[in-house]
Amino acid sequence: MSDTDEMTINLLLVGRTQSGKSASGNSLLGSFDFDSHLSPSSVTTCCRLGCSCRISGFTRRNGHELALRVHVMDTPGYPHSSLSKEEVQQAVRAALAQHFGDEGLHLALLVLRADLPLCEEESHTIQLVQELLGPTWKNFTAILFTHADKVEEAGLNGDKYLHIASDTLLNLLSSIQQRYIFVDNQANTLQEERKTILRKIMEFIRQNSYQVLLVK
Ligand SMILES: Nc1nc2c(ncn2[C@@H]2O[C@H](COP(=O)(O)OP(=O)(O)OP(=O)(O)O)[C@@H](O)[C@H]2O)c(=O)[nH]1
Repeated sequence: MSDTDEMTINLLLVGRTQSGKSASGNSLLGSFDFDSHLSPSSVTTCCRLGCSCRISGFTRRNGHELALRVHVMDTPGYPHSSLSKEEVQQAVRAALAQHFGDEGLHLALLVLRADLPLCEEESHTIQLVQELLGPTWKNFTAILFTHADKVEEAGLNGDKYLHIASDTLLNLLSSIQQRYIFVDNQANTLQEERKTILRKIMEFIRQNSYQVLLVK
């Protein structure tokens, strides 16, 4: 956080291939910076940083109104269709050091498809997050459930969805203090919806006392 009337938050997207990381990045930034499309193999092969415009009057701190700037790092999925775990890990570490090395990371968003059950693949992704972020990973991780439109089509809302969720998912949510957000990246995301998602993210960051993680 700087002394100016602006705050920048640094976010990292991680998730298995085709979970909707790039689409979520675009929703968060209100742009089409990241290449996002359906594919039988991994689309994203290297890390990319996207930066939002200044969002005025977004939040307040110490009685002052602050504008917000969002930095989002998109990453290759893991498990990936052509990169090994070491290659993905190395690429993400290097990108974190390059782009968030001085300011640190506010929050990693573990991107999970809400329309699919958790399986072996996600356990590998979670392992990767733990290894990347280190022992305090639980304080710096939130889940971004994509495909919220499919959940709605199935007649469920967030509460009903979690009521029938697996113990594995409930335990994961409990370990990260119930930090989760449902997003529908297919919707022509209205500015207001985008702000609702960003407000939730800001709340998670505030609850963590605006701490940042310096990834070595
Ligand atoms: N219905 C629906 N489709 C989505 C949503 N989010 C992403 N998708 C679709 O899922 C597919 C994969 O999305 P991407 O954003 O490319 O996913 P990714 O995780 O970046 O993919 P890789 O780079 O291959 O790892 C695309 O066809 C998206 O349009 C969502 O919330 N709802």
